[in-house]
Amino acid sequence: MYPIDINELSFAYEQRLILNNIKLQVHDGDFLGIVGPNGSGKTTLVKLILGLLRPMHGEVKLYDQLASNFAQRHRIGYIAQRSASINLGFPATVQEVVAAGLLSRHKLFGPLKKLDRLQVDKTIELVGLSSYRRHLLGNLSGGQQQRVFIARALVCNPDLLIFDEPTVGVDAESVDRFYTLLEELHQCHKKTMVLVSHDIGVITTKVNKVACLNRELYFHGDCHEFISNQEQILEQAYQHSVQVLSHNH
Ligand SMILES: Nc1ncnc2c1ncn2[C@@H]1O[C@H](COP(=O)(O)OP(=O)(O)OP(=O)(O)O)[C@@H](O)[C@H]1O
Repeated sequence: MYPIDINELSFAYEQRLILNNIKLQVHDGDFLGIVGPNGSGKTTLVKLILGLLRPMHGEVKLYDQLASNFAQRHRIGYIAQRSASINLGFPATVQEVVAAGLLSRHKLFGPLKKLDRLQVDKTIELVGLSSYRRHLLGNLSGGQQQRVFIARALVCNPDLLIFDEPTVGVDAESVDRFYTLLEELHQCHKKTMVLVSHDIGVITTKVNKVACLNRELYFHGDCHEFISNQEQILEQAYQHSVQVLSHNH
């Protein structure tokens, strides 16, 4: 049983084919980076994995259940681009935003039980924001806000975390802290993780598996194999030669 099992998946918006015959398995403990040019279907693939869209052909399974009927939502944590995430004028504290991740599990409102409160505080500590517990979300920096959203996704202790361009709009220093947190979640907390990013130079220093997408899957395999062949893979996938910027992360 795989956390994510995609077979013969095709998807079109109206008549436009966006994903063609994708086959991809994510194993327990993988940290998979999905790369591809603008408009290559990365977010569409994430929406299919989350069961928000239905395949035109083929299937997407999460832990052996069809993604569109997946009943154990608490096992999946999803973190989107920061700018798309929330109305920052909403007067909620860090604690309240993180606790909202538990409410969606319990489907109840009202004061948190003591155990839940402890879990909320423990998760806030994990993302390094203990001293900001009672601060309003809108008063935090972009990088801190993004860590709050990670805590909200983590508070149910999900097995699988999916990040879609999580560092867009986040300042450079926070991006470093953010990637350190991701590595910790993968290595110490043994989460299975999927990270969609434009930034091939950074992603290949963090993940252990890479998928290169542009409507079709041009590569899926170990990161070191991708790095050894990346010029050729990217030339095919991007249909022209691209220069990959290297980073010192
Ligand atoms: N709701 C929609 N209706 C019609 N077309 C859409 C819709 N959402 C996305 N598209 C189109 O589908 C294609 C793939 O979009 P998608 O957002 O999946 O790509 P992406 O690889 O995530 O892009 P980016 O890296 O720019 O975020 C794009 O051409 C986009 O314009």
